[in-house]
Amino acid sequence: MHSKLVVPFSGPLLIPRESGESCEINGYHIPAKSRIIINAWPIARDPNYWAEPETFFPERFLENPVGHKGQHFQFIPFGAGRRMCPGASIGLATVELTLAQTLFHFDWKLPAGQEAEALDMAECHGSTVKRKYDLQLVSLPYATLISS
Ligand code: HEM
Repeated sequence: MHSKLVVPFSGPLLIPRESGESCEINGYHIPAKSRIIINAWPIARDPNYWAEPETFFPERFLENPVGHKGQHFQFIPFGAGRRMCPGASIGLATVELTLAQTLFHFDWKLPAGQEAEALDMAECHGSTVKRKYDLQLVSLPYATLISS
């Protein structure tokens, strides 16, 4: 069975803020009451904070005090401060449960002739970030594997 796996995507931009007072950032004067839009996507890929930021290496979060709860500004997938996502816990639980169930019940393989190393991992940017090219997979229910 061929399946299209819809990988969770995230919004790159946080909810707009208004600057309470004027300030200067990198030589740019920001007047008070400016509308500020934080782009969290490049912050999470800033090589000043992350080693090999484009590499899929989830182990980077092991033994790392940086978390997703808005306390570390180099990683703010749920934003930070008073406008931080109130659905973060249920959002994470939903993603984890779905992924765990999907992996528990199915064995996933690439269609014949495709190599994992050759997958194009390009992203598509808009109001959300997602894969540019859909991931086509062959799913084998474990029940079928056991009975065959
Ligand atoms: C993995 C899933 C989710 C991600 C990555 C996510 C991410 C975000 C981000 C980045 C913001 C902007 C925070 C800021 O500007 O500081 C936000 C706001 C918000 N999120 Fe989520 N979210 C997720 C799931 C959910 C769920 C499940 C709900 C509701 C059940 C939810 C409800 C909201 C609401 C109401 C806001 C606006 C908060 C405000 O304006 O004060 N989110 N979310």
